[in-house]
Amino acid sequence: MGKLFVIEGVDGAGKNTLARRLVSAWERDGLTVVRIGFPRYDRSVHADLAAEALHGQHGDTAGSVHAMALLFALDRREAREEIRELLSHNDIVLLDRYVASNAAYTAARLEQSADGEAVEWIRSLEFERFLAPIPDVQILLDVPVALAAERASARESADAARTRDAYERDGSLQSRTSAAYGLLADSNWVSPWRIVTADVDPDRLAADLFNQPSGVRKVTP
Ligand SMILES: Nc1ncnc2c1ncn2[C@@H]1O[C@H](COP(=O)(O)OP(=O)(O)OP(=O)(O)O)[C@@H](O)[C@H]1O
Ligand SMILES: Cc1cn([C@H]2C[C@H](O)[C@@H](COP(=O)(O)O)O2)c(=O)[nH]c1=O
Repeated sequence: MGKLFVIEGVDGAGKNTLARRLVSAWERDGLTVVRIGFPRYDRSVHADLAAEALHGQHGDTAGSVHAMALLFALDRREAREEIRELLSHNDIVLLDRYVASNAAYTAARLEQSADGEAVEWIRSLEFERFLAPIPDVQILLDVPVALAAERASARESADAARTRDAYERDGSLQSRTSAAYGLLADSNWVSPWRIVTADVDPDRLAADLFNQPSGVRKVTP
């Protein structure tokens, strides 16, 4: 059975970049790795609807915190069997965003703490009801919110297809999301977390993660 790793962090933190570097390091060591990014744009109607809503379509959908969280959760529900199948045939499955994204952004939008009702709602919806596979390790890429925002802005200027969505344009939401992530990581929410900073060495992180023994996975708060 392969290991399930997740990278989390605010918009523009560098998750995608770190994910690519980790995959290269593991592949160099001869491991089989599959990477999936959530939301699964162009593969899941729920992911596409969520993106469209965050760019102003579908009436007041984006205004509903719970409707948005349900769209993201349904995308993952559709993917759960694929993830299990991939874990049975590969050494590592690496996810760029997963359930904790929903927990952190939902809590932040509702201005709740990470031990509040919203995070518990997401945990029970996604892990207990939708049976999303539980990660072996969740990695928080903890970069200053201002740096992440700068990167998201620069990316928008360089690539017309990457216009910032409603969450990315909301600096206060990004700050609250960063705080929520910090609390989720500190409490090892659902499974063990590892916090890394922008200057992390991807080769070393890749080796540490693969060699870390699988812990006991908990689904209770
Ligand atoms: N370590 C780094 N040093 C310099 N620039 C970086 C670094 N990591 C990422 N970037 C740049 O920052 C921008 C955002 O990075 P990336 O797309 O990896 O972030 P992300 O966390 O996946 O973003 P999002 O969640 O918004 O999709 C990109 O233009 C990327 O090239
Ligand atoms: C998976 C997921 C994402 N979000 C948020 C995080 C981002 O601001 C947007 C879109 O994601 P992207 O990485 O910028 O493409 O949606 C969320 O709130 N809940 C989730 O489960």
